[in-house]
Amino acid sequence: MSNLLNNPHVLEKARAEFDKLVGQEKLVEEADVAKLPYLQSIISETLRLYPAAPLLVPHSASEICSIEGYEIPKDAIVMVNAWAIQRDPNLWDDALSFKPERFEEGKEMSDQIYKLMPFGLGRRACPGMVLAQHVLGLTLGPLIQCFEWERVSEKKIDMTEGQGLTMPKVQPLEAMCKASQLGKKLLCF
Ligand code: HEM
Repeated sequence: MSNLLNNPHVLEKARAEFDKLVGQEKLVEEADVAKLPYLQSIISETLRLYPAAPLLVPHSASEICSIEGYEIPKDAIVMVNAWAIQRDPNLWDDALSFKPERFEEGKEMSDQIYKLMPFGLGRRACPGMVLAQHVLGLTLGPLIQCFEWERVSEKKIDMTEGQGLTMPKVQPLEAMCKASQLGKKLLCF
């Protein structure tokens, strides 16, 4: 929501996608989520810039191996800095900007699938990834459909990241909302 409030054109585009593909009569359902490419792009772009587990989970080398010329001893703990990789200007155009469009029609993903890793990669990647993506869509979707959102002031939402394994925001989000047409209908306002 913070990213959407800082980028109202993205919020508008997401709302237009809901109107077109889900309609103005019902809330988004599980079966709809996979058919909403822009919503999926918003989720990917949010997890790119703000991965819930920025260093993933510690891994251990089960045998001696080499990564980029560095010899890794057996049993060494290996941490992957997904946060840095997902913001690396050598890998991403305009790396620090919130631009869901970069994922449209697989633009970024077709050539280098290994640079977006909010759920890890490979054999130990998160088995809950698909469930999580559906739940994120089903949570964010109705917030976009049922409410019109605004920042509490002209100032952009402060996105400063705090300390902790899951990188919480330093300033909790404050925002204003009022029920949309669909919200009034479904929430009985
Ligand atoms: C937005 C939500 C979620 C995020 C960002 C996330 C992210 C991650 C990450 C980064 C890892 C470590 C991958 C690695 O180090 O390579 C992981 C592992 C794991 N996740 Fe998730 N996860 C999410 C939701 C879930 C859900 C909903 C479930 C279960 C229903 C789940 C179950 C697991 C399990 C069991 C592992 C350990 C896998 C293993 O070690 O083999 N996660 N997750």
